[in-house]
Amino acid sequence: MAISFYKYQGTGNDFVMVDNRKHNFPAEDEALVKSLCDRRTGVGADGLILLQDHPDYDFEMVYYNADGRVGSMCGNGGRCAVRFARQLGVIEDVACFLAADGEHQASVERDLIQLKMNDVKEVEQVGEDYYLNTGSPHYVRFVEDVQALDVYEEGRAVRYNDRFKAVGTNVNFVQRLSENEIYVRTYERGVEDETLSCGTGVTACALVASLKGFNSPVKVKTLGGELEVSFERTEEGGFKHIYLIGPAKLVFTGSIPLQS
Ligand SMILES: N[C@H](CCC[C@H](N)C(=O)O)C(=O)O
Repeated sequence: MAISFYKYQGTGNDFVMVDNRKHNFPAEDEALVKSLCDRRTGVGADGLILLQDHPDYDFEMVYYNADGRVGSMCGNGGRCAVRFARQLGVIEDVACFLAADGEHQASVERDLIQLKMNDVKEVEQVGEDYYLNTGSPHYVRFVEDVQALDVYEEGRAVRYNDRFKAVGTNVNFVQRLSENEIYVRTYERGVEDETLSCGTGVTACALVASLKGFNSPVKVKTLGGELEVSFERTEEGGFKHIYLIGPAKLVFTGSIPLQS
């Protein structure tokens, strides 16, 4: 037996996408998901996404980290899932879909996908750093020179500290580039390495930038390309009407032989 897959990427965060509307993908097989994401012995990806039918939504996105475990929300993956749904003919230019953190609306405009993220109620300050959940948990630290940083080492120091070692966290390092632009590098939980970009991380960093005086929209550079985040602040210290805007592209398609 074989399963068709599609490889997508959004600002360099890459995903194996599978049309699982017929429920023929053995998603409970953690080792299979992990091996497909392996960059030497598999397709190679930061995560795997199943697109499934849902009675109340255009589709459901089920996200797995590269380690094979079912994950939380993925912002770059969400944009890729919208592009994939459009290619499959599941949607046209707008979508309302379900992900791990609930409902998301999205629209497609040429190369760009605008993805609505869930409201953020609070941002915790941790010393000079910040911790918030934008669908996935994100630790945010502003630094002077993000290019010079060893993101792997510094990221792991936070990821495996006493607070986070059991549940994990993504760790973002941010440099201010100008009054409306930041540069973000992210150590991703579940990949356990730096990725080229992380959508929920970029969103988290833009919201923290707002606390530091930035206005919406915030432009964000990553190793894998550029994104934009727009938002409104709430009177209670949170954020609403949060949109992550950026590209999502099909890279190639293929077929996976499955041992029966
Ligand atoms: N790459 C994703 C984040 C995946 C979240 C995952 N790494 C975790 O929190 O376990 C993004 O674009 O938002």
